[in-house]
Amino acid sequence: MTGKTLYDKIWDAHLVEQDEDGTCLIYIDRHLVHEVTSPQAFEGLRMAGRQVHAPDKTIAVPDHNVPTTAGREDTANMTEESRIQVEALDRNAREFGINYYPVDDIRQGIVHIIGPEQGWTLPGMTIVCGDSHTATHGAFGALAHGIGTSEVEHVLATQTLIQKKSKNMKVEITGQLPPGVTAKDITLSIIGHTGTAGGTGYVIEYCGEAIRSLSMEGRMTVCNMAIEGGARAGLIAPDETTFDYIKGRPHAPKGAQWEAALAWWKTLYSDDDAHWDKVVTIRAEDIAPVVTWGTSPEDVRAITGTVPAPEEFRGGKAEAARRSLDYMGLEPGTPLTDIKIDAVFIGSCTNGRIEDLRAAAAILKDRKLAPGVRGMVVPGSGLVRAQAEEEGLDVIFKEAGFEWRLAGCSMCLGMNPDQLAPGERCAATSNRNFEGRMGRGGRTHLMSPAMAAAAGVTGHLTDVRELMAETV
Ligand SMILES: CC(C)[C@H](C(=O)O)[C@@H](O)C(=O)O
Ligand code: SF4
Repeated sequence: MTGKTLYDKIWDAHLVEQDEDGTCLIYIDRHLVHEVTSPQAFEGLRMAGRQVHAPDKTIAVPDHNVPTTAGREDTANMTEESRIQVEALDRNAREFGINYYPVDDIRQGIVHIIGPEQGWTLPGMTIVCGDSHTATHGAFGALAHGIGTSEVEHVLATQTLIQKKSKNMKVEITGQLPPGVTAKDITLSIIGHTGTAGGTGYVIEYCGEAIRSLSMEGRMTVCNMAIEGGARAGLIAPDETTFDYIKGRPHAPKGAQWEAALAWWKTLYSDDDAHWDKVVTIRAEDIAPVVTWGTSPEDVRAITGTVPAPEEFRGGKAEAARRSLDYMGLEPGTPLTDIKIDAVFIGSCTNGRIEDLRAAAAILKDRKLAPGVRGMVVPGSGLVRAQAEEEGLDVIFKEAGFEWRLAGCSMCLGMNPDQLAPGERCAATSNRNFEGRMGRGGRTHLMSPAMAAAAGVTGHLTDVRELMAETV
């Protein structure tokens, strides 16, 4: 018998029932809920006269629609659509008795940031949320993925989910990252390499020395974008880094329960003789600081490169590149570092954690935003914000000319007042550069927090290594 992958192990531990055609029922350990994809699900329960099956395993927070400025507790300041969603979540959370972090709670933040922060996210769990970036939680060795609103209702009602098993894919990053290269560069480079469909049908396990060397924050950044590579979920086997991060968090196990959990968590790795349906290997030394030039997360290039020409691509991709370049207002052959920016956005569930803010602040210390460039730093949670203030990072950002905001999804997705104006070009630490995502006509270049900070200082896309050299 061949061994099992980490994915196989978690799957088997949660399998309730399996049909002959491979349709399975799996048990769900944690259900995260936000205001956008849950109102109809709760309404469905209400109409059927049902309760939430496991309110203690259900965690709700408003994040997408909430403004990131003071006074946001007053929903009268929101657009009609946002107000309806935020008020519905508030009512549903209280009525159904689930765990809830309202907007005036310091623990409020982006759902994928507060799950790990509060210790809800633990190794070996199955975690779902009506949100594609649920993959983030895979950084803890949890099987975590997005679900649709009808599935949200199913999980609320039964704490189970109907699923078919995915295939196993291994993405190994060997060796050590060069200076100036971060987790964001890893995850963007993987998508640049495999394409947005490369992971379709698979659960990816990220492994190798470069992944092992990452902090939990970095691992979350990597797993966050598994979905952008087409995968069902991304996973990293838990280790001492994981256990250290979890220990003492509000909802982490304690005492004897901690010991028992730890014993199980230590079995959560892929066996040496496990079967992989697909393997991708990338050398960390070959990864450079990267940026995206187009409107798909696979449009990735090293910052030392140039804007590509559509002719470099084959088939439908050439046409897609032409359209991308047109939308982005870019000419083939332009050095990427010649691209001028208007705005910088530091935040999102990809890069809104304390380490991300530290990395950006390290570049911004004693420097200022280039004239005419606006910048916004949006911590991923109220607690990240408080920690950053304790470390004085807010002062660095403000002195550099950035706005220091309250926690939420903010500009990552234009569902709240934080948006780009038409034609405005932004260096962003988020995960999607789709047309109009940050505001109609807005142009997004994805990159790491350090790279976004560097672009803010010079006013154009910049190789952060040049500013790092100046600092030392
Ligand atoms: C609004 C929500 C359903 C959506 C998602 O599923 O990812 C959002 O979080 C996003 O990042 O586009
Ligand atoms: S920060 Fe962006 S990617 Fe993450 S959940 Fe919010 S909208 Fe989605």
